[in-house]
Amino acid sequence: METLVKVQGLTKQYRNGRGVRDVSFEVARGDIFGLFGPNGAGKTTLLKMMTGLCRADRGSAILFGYELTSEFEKAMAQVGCMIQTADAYPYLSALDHLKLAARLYPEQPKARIQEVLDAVGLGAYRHEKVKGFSTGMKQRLALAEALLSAPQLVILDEPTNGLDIEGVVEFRELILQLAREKGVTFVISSHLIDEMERICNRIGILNNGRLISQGNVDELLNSQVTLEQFYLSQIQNRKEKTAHAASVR
Ligand SMILES: Nc1ncnc2c1ncn2[C@@H]1O[C@H](COP(=O)(O)OP(=O)(O)OP(=O)(O)O)[C@@H](O)[C@H]1O
Repeated sequence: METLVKVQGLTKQYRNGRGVRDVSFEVARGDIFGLFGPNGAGKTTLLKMMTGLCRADRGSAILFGYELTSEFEKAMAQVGCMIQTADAYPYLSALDHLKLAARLYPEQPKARIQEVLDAVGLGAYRHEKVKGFSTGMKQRLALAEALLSAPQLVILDEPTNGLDIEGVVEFRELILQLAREKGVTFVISSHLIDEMERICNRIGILNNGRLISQGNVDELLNSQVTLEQFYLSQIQNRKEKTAHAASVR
């Protein structure tokens, strides 16, 4: 299977000492790769380093065979992302937002805008101003922007944040549909482990800035264990190892 993402030893330490340390993983074409971790685990920092939104202290991200920092445009040519989306312009309509964003992709046909609006379920609301949108509709608009360039790889940071149950279910269906019907590969971060279990085929677990476990969801679990139980057992293991290391020092 073709490797679309190769993250090697990515490290970023903020001045306060927190951040992400020595994270490595790979994502193959067709994967829905979930980066799971509690608040502050380092998910956003990692995704920002993978998309050039912040500079790594060490390590590299290779997308579609191109090293991100030295061949940025080639590496990002087929990537769409939604990372800590800034608030949309309240007085612009959904359509106008996408028209603005579409100026970055002159190679895309005009019809692409309506296509992505329909794909995210905003077709009927295209002329409405964003100030009247719910959180879920704003998330959908951000996803529509990420999809504008018809990317093969889509990177989403906490896409279901702030959504109600229906919104979460609809978003999940949308992602699964894009993966199934358009062959889109996803990297998705979330702190909602049940959601990750439902949607992802592969998962990496971040804790305190480190990737403590990764693999196929099916392989990480056996029939009795949920991903939540697996995560808690991993955390317990780490605590025991740390306590043991401290006691023999
Ligand atoms: N600009 C910054 N300056 C200093 N520390 C930061 C900065 N950004 C993030 N951090 C710290 O780095 C760690 C990782 O943060 P990050 O936002 O990447 O985590 P996260 O897993 O995305 O968290 P959340 O789920 O809460 O969004 C946290 O401890 C956070 O406080």
